[in-house]
Amino acid sequence: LSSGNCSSDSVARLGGQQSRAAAKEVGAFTSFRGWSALRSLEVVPVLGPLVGARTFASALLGGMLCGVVVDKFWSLGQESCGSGKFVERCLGGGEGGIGDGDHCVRGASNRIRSRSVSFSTEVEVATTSSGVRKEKETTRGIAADSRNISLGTVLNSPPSSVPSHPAGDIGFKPSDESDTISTVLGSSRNSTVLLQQDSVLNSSHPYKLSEQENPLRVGPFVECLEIAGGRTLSGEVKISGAKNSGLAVLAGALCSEQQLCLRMIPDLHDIRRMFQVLQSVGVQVQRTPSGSIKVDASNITSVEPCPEAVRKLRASFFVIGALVGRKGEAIVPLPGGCNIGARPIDLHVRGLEALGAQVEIRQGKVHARAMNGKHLVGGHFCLDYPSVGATETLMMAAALADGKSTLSNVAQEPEVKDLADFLISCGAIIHGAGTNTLNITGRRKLHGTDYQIIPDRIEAGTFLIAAAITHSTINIAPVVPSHLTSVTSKLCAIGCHIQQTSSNGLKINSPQVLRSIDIRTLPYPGFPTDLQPQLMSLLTTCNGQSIVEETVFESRMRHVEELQKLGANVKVSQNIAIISGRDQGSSLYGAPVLATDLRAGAALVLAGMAAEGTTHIEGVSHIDRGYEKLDQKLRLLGASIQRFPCLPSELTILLRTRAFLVTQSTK
Ligand SMILES: CC(=O)N[C@H]1[C@@H](OP(=O)(O)OP(=O)(O)OC[C@H]2O[C@@H](n3ccc(=O)[nH]c3=O)[C@H](O)[C@@H]2O)O[C@H](CO)[C@@H](O)[C@@H]1O
Ligand SMILES: C=C(OP(=O)(O)O)C(=O)O
Repeated sequence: LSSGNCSSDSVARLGGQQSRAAAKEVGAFTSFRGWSALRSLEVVPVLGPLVGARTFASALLGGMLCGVVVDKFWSLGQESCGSGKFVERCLGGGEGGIGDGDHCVRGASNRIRSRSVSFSTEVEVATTSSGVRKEKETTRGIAADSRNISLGTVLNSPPSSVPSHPAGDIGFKPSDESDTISTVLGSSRNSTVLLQQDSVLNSSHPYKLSEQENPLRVGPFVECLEIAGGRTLSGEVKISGAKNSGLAVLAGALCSEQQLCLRMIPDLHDIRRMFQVLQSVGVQVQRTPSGSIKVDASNITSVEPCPEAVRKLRASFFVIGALVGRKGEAIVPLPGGCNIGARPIDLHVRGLEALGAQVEIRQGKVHARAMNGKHLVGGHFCLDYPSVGATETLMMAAALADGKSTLSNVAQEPEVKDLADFLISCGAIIHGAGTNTLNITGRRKLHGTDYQIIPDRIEAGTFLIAAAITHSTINIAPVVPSHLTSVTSKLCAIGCHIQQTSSNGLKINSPQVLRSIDIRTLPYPGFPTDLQPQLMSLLTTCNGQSIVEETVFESRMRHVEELQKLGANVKVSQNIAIISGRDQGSSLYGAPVLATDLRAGAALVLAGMAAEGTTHIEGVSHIDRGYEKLDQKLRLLGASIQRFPCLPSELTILLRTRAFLVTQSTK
């Protein structure tokens, strides 16, 4: 209601036949677009594709008006359960669950604390020669004080507050105190009968839920994106600070003993997790109202960051270099990150050893200790591969080591240079940043700084591709145009027109017909692997056959299977994909798909915008790891993209299967 994410129309649809039919078709998805709004009242209502959306609306409205706080609640019942029984059971069960048909609902929330729920459904029935046809169905929630409030009214004036939850596991015993009264309200000249069905539930006996009554506990809801394809984009989009710079610089913050102010750090899941990593070793991190980040790592209290936080993202591992450099010791769990390959850490380990560390890997943790127990010492190390992460880890370690270090065959990515520039602004002595060799003279202490990171070239590239795939004209800023050369040159080869509008702005214009190209991902300045999935989505819409070769990560083709679900004609052999374009029978149409990792998710968003019809994307948390408000930014450009809560995929599959079985048995 207050999030503004949801129109009255979409909530109203929750109560209509439309959503019921749609729900039957696609399982859990379609009817629950109103949830984001309802969530703001802490009412996450009932899911029951087969119970009938009318019932949900009733339960919701009644619940809301009576101050019910329903959480984690869904059901799979049958129409025969009837609205009265349904609501009754909604209010009577345990926390979350799936019904078994007869007992259509096995649970409401522990938090439910309503005493009385009433709802009313008006049905207009048209009597025709071929029988009786339902014309219109209207549901109203009726508050305990008998206020009769329609869906529309509720939208415009939501209850001012929802009472706080009672302590403990209080529920309400299912009872047979519900009653349904049907009244014929009248009939009009064209034989339309208005039928009012009033159901009242009075459950007034709180009781403690037992485990038996609460048999199925399912995880929390996740978020989905719903994209209606075919819109063109226009306007300007603001590019956020680079995720991979932000993460590296936050790790680098551990090198400094004084106050730091970091600017343009994007607000992302990964960044927040990195805050947790730092906080777990005693660093104070705070986002100020202006958006800058204040970091104080003067007092490091532990050399072992929180394993749960570290395991969620790749960059968290990079703190090992700064920690061992600063404290002489670090114990860091093996990292997480996108599931795009084995992603070993051997180069980090060997590099640290070259700088005088003793490294052991035990029980999933990397234990690094300076040989003399206190400080690393300068050394020489040549990376077998220009790994971004290993370069960053070793740069931080060398910046604090005693003496001089030379790191060769290092990564030259702009984010690596950004980390070097940040460390230099803290007093580090680093030469060669942005080239393949770094010469670093270590210092025992680094001072504070005020530093702004670079704009995200991967986000910028994603928006350029978004414009290309929707045949649109947009402006993007701020960017560093030279960081995007490999991307813009490919987009121009495809047929787009790209113009530099200012020192930090680009304009892209994409014609209706685009042509195929071949790409190979490479370390910078080659084409970035982090844009490969997005570019592949675009290539499915170009004329001709394209070849994409992924050389950086060995398993970064998982998006292909999902693109195929959208109709893309892509064949994969190991790390090579052959994409047949539009003139070769590839045409995108909406379907439910799953984002398997961050950039795969972005690729599906782009494909969804070009597809005919509606695309539902699950796995949105991956996208949120690395894109700041992607859906919001695209919406501002004119895309039709909505976010709403849905069931986790396992449960959705269960529901769909169940829905299918029930449909079959009804037939
Ligand atoms: C947080 C962050 O900055 N992530 C980026 C970083 O990841 P990350 O730093 O993990 O990527 P790397 O450059 O290290 O990985 C590149 C290749 O090197 C291999 N490798 C890496 C380290 C090692 O010790 N041994 C080894 O064999 C990897 O398995 C991979 O095949 O660079 C990647 C390549 O541009 C990007 O896709 C990621 O978005
Ligand atoms: C692979 C990526 O991130 P990470 O290294 O954090 O998994 C990415 O940003 O595409």
